[in-house]
Amino acid sequence: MLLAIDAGNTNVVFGIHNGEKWIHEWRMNTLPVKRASEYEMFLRLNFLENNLHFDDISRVVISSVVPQLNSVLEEFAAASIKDEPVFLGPKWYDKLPVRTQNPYEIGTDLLANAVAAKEIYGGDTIVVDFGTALTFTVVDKDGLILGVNIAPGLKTAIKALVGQTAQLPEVPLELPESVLGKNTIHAIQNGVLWGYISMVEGMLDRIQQELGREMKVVATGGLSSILTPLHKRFDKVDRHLTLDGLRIIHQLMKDGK
Ligand SMILES: Nc1ncnc2c1ncn2[C@@H]1O[C@H](COP(=O)(O)OP(=O)(O)O)[C@@H](O)[C@H]1O
Ligand SMILES: CC(C)(COP(=O)(O)O)[C@@H](O)C(=O)NCCC(=O)O
Ligand SMILES: [K+]
Repeated sequence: MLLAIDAGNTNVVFGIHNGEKWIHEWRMNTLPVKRASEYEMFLRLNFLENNLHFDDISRVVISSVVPQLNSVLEEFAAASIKDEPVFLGPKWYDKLPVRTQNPYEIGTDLLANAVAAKEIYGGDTIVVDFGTALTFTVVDKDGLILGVNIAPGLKTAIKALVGQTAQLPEVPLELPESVLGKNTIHAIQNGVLWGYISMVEGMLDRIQQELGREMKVVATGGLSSILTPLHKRFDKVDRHLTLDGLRIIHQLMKDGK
């Protein structure tokens, strides 16, 4: 079985793949930064509950976009799992089925998204990842990453708004019926949620206009299901896209391709 770890700015996701499908997905808050033993404890408990053993894990792949976690995750993997992990970083990039113009900048989660977009969806795809950041990763049919866009994620935008104002409250991520806000909560929900719907629609149009062709659109990330009016613009909402990218990368690395 494969353990894939996707460390994002909000969640560290642990996925277990049995060769056919993802059989478990567990999330732990990224912050406060944990010790290696806390990751081990967390996984041990989840393994125990599901009748799994660390010995069942024969392969490990890790992506982290939070540098403070890197050494801790490495330490955890070395102590708990037999296999030498593939820790995604520039040294692996020339073996990947995607090419990036800026290997030392692009987040490894975006790279994993691009690999999954190329290998699962055949490229010519825009991946929209609704995480801490809202990102658009554009990959063509040959695996060239044509560009990336990064905006504040939905919750990040609301937090910034609430944090910088005296009177605005945190609001649930629910879309009001009318786009005309009649109270403060609806006003914020409309401004952020309908605003983000328009941003995503506009970005998708603009990207495709500049490319002069239609692209497939695949959504992923923790908040990919919130903006339901966007779903008609998505060919797929694929919650496992980043994990699948990591799984494919591990397979390619170990096959020596
Ligand atoms: N399974 C889930 N259901 C609902 N919301 C989720 C789920 N997973 C994550 N979220 C929310 O989505 C947001 C982004 O999460 P995630 O995509 O894991 O971010 P990151 O990759 O930046 O760590 C978080 O604020 C989190 O609260
Ligand atoms: C853009 C990101 C913050 C997204 O992180 P996430 O929302 O998944 O936590 C991350 O991929 C990152 O830090 N990237 C480095 C800059 C770049 O991708 O160009
Ligand atoms: K992510």
